[in-house]
Amino acid sequence: MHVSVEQAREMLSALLSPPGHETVPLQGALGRTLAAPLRALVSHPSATESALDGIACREADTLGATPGAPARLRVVGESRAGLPFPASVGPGECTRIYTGAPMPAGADAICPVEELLDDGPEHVLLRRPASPGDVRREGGDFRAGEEVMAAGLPLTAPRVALAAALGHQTLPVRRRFRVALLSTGDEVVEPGQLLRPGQVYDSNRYGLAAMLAECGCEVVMLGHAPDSVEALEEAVARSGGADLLVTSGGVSMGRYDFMRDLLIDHGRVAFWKVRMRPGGPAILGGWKGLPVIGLPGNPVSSLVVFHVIVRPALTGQPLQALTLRAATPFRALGDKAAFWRGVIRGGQVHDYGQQGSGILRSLSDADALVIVPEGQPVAVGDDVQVVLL
Ligand SMILES: Nc1nc2c(c(=O)[nH]1)N[C@H]1C(S)=C(S)[C@@H](COP(=O)(O)OP(=O)(O)OC[C@H]3O[C@@H](n4cnc5c(N)ncnc54)[C@H](O)[C@@H]3O)O[C@H]1N2
Ligand code: MOO
Repeated sequence: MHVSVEQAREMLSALLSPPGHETVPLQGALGRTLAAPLRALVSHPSATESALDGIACREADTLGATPGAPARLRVVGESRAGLPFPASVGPGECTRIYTGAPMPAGADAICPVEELLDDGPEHVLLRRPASPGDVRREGGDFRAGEEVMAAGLPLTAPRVALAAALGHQTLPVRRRFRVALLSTGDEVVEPGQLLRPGQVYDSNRYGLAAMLAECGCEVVMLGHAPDSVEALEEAVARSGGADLLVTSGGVSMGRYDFMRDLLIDHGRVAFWKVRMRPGGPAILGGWKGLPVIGLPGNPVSSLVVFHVIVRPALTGQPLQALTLRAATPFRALGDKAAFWRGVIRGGQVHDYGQQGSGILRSLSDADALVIVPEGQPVAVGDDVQVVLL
């Protein structure tokens, strides 16, 4: 029943039904996942155009121009964005042109206004040759019909902009997962209420809700349930229609760890315990057809398991690890992977120090989780894999 982090992720993905598709307007697309490839409906730029404000001319007429011996050209008109020059530029001629305006026929180079010695109404003097490099070619960004965005891409702000530039008004996206969220434990109290000794504010539910929102999920807040199988059954029964139930607390070895009992005695279990720390006691299973992942109650543990197992399964995006140099040693555990909190300074990663699963501020202060594989301690100067928080 003790699975690796990778197995846990795969088993959770396998329990989730494929989300299906829907269409959303561009404005509602941020954070969603593209469900089908997107082709360009137009080319961008839609015509060969100028990258600068200046004059458009034939490069050959300006070769050898210097401040002492400027090139002199006759101005025959102008080309503006949306209002192209209707005729052709001949030898010794130029048009005024503005950024994004189509290149007139006959012209192949641009000289920016800053390089004009004289900018008269009928003639201009160029202190240097005009440059073909300041011309943006038609389709230089993308061409009509080209497949530009792949299915499965998370829609970041630049990608929403790109989809709009491709000409799409609405986008096919994966349906959001509907995730019910429940925290458990007699000692768990809503923030804002009086806290008696031994009680703790419910940080997990709010942290997990925020993480679910980051994953683009629709969150069904089930609130908090006390430690009894009956209370849990009653709360879980309210998660109707959810794709997944995420709980925190009650999954370890204690007498009052009823989430564990609910799944083991009344539901079914896919795994109980992952070879990782923090977060080892996590449990995955089902209750009356509803997939359930029970995260440990310890505040750091619940959020770390979410980050490395639940998030990749819900978003379909693999865990993005990068390689950094270790500035301090990181200890290994014999039989499980460790995800130690690290601070990144000067391109290197340092041990945060306090690695207890109850030290929630460590997770807030840290920049990354440093992955230390089972039995492979990290020495100063070693390359390590880190996952940004
Ligand atoms: N004998 C053993 N004891 C424990 C083991 C073990 O293997 N043998 N595993 C430890 C590990 S590792 C973890 S992680 C915890 C997980 O325990 P539970 O999931 O059963 O969590 P609880 O006992 O319910 O709570 C643990 C801790 O977290 C606090 N908590 C719970 N819910 C919240 C919440 N919503 N917001 C903030 N804090 C919360 C709770 O008060 C406890 O302090 O078990 C170890 N024990
Ligand atoms: O996983 Mo527990 O998370 O080590 O405290």
